[in-house]
Amino acid sequence: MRNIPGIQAILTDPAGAVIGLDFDGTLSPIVSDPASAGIHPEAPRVLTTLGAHVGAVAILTGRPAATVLELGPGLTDVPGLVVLGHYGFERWEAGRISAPPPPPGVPHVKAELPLLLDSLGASGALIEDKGRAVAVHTRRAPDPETLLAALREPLTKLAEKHGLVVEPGRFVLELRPSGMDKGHALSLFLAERDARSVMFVGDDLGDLAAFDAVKASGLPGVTVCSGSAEVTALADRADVVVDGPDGVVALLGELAAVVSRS
Ligand SMILES: O=P(O)(O)OC[C@H]1O[C@H](O[C@H]2O[C@H](CO)[C@@H](O)[C@H](O)[C@H]2O)[C@H](O)[C@@H](O)[C@@H]1O
Repeated sequence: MRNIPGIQAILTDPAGAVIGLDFDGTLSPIVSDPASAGIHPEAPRVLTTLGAHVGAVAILTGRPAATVLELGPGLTDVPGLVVLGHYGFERWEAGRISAPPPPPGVPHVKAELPLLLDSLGASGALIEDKGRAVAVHTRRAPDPETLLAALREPLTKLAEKHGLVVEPGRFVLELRPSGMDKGHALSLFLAERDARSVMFVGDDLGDLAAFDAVKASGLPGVTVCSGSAEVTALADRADVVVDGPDGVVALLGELAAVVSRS
């Protein structure tokens, strides 16, 4: 196992470790159509081994929990897996989903969005209806960065009008309810599990809050960035940077091999 600061606590006491993982860009390679994403083929096997030996494996994602399970066949076999969807508003565990009532602003945003995008000439934008939130993607537009920048202000106004906030990500602006983020979700989960160590792996801006939560927990821990050319903010803050989902799965595989021998 490579020598990473903070990992020793996980290796010597795996039963006390929480392994937190983002989904898109971390366990699932980035593709241009969100509906066509899929988990890295080796990830379910590696996570199944890890799940049998660590305190908990949790996926913290901006996706609905059910979508992650659809895009990640085999995940339901991971022992004790918890999926915290919608940035932690939603929880899947042992086949059951729990969530608060849907935010009232979302249906209004869904209704107004097509006309707004039309009026802005944003025909290259893709609307992703996530049930409790709506994401607007620009990855498939001819100039994704320019369109993303042009949409930020009007989408922020639309979100505010309906009591929502804008969550920026990799060529995406998501209109979602406030009051939860991956940092808060991870902190609650660490407390619930009496964690004695923690690893969090992410790739995008929404994962920065989870990095902060690792540091704020005071636990021995490791923050891992699934590196990409698209987002650099995480790499600057991570204890270790690996090469995208291939690198994540390789690192988790090393960890799984060591803890399964102990
Ligand atoms: O918290 P995550 O699990 O990382 O989810 C964040 C968003 O991921 C998805 O969008 C991203 O991945 C797409 C598929 O590879 C890609 O096309 C898009 O450009 C990325 O932003 C997902 O569609 C969003 O709903 C999630 O919030």
